[in-house]
Amino acid sequence: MNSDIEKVLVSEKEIDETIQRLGKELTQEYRDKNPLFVCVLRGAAMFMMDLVKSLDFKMEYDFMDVSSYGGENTITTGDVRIIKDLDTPVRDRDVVIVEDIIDTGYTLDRLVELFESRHAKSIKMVSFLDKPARRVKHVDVDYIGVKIPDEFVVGYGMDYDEHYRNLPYVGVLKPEVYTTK
Ligand SMILES: O=P(O)(O)OC[C@H]1O[C@H](OP(=O)(O)OP(=O)(O)O)[C@H](O)[C@@H]1O
Ligand SMILES: Nc1nc2[nH]cnc2c(=O)[nH]1
Repeated sequence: MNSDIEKVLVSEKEIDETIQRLGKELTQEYRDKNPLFVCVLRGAAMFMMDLVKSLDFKMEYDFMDVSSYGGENTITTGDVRIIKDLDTPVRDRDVVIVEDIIDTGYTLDRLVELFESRHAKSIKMVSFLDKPARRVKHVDVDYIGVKIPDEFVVGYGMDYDEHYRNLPYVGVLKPEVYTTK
């Protein structure tokens, strides 16, 4: 295990089992709909790639880069900026927004509003992690991987100051990592 990690919250095995379960649920709903999966960069990239490999039906995917956190700041501002937009039109498409984590809910709330304004046929959301304790905006996430307590997590795509995204599990950093930065 990485020496900066205090504890593992979601192991590789649990990640694998979660992907298989979500893949089955999504297949039931979307196998005949040619959905457009929208990956919210950068955190959701690893989850998205694992998730789509568990789906064996006609679908498309695209990427968007939005940001609500900057640098070492781990407090949300509620200001969600679009850094890179989709290349694929969403009009009349069944859209599935793929997130690594829902925390305050600002990001997903803003994206649903955006895709509604672009006349998507339907909009659903899948989030690998859910941190319900910090919710500010009420958002009905249709597919949830794992509920976690109110702790700042890294790994499996998620960063602290752009590091730790490559860890194959989700963990919590040792407190001294923050103080020695
Ligand atoms: O529910 P919210 O409070 O809006 O938080 C969730 C968002 O925060 C993180 O993104 P971040 O802005 O850290 O960018 P990143 O994915 O590039 O790391 C995460 O990937 C979600 O997109
Ligand atoms: N890396 C990371 N990004 C987040 N964005 C919202 N919550 C979190 C979290 O716990 N970890």
